[in-house]
Amino acid sequence: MAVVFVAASKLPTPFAEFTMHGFLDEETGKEHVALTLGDVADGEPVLGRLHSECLTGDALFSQRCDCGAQLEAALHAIAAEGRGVLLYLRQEGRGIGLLNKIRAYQLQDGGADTVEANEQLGFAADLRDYSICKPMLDHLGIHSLRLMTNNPRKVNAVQGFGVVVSERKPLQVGENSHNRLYLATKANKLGHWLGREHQDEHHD
Ligand SMILES: Nc1nc2c(ncn2[C@@H]2O[C@H](COP(=O)(O)OP(=O)(O)OP(=O)(O)O)[C@@H](O)[C@H]2O)c(=O)[nH]1
Ligand SMILES: [Zn+2]
Repeated sequence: MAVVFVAASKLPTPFAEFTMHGFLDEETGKEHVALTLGDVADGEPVLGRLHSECLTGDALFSQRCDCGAQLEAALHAIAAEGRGVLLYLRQEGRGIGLLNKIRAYQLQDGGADTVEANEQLGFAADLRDYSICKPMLDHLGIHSLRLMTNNPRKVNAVQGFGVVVSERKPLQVGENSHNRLYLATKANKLGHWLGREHQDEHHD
């Protein structure tokens, strides 16, 4: 896997002052980022989030999805613990890219759900490849995660490349009138653990 570390710097945010580590995937040219807080290389399981890029949700306040709220909640939780990692992965639109995601949204505006829209465009429902995380986590000295996600495929992928998931922490935030159907489709068609029965009582 040709994902190489390039440089690190401080990244002050409203949540905490993180360290930002930049990586280059030499195969795809994609630039990925890891934010860390505290000593993540001490061998203890690390509170972590593998966050897939969503320009619309993370930066443009879109309410079509829950990504922005999840990003904020994850950084908040890491700051509250004083230790953790967030990998910001440039896999926009579950791997189909921004422009195809806009095409998919156009189909959804016409009645398709998130999975049907991808299929109508000739893509599988989820094209993400999480193996890029392994060299990033190795570089950071992280071998065990307390993973914040509602996505069973993400847990399987992490375990599949040899990083322990010592705990799975729900990240159910940001539901609104615009994304209710989207969230229901994720639960019904993509197998996400969403709904009251999956909520964590101690969730931040
Ligand atoms: N193709 C497509 N991608 C979308 C759509 N809505 C959000 N995304 C992308 O989906 C990715 C986020 O994935 P989600 O399925 O929402 O959540 P997840 O990361 O699998 O699971 P969590 O860890 O629980 O958040 C981001 O890359 C978004 O850009 C959509 O309608 N179509
Ligand atoms: Zn999103």
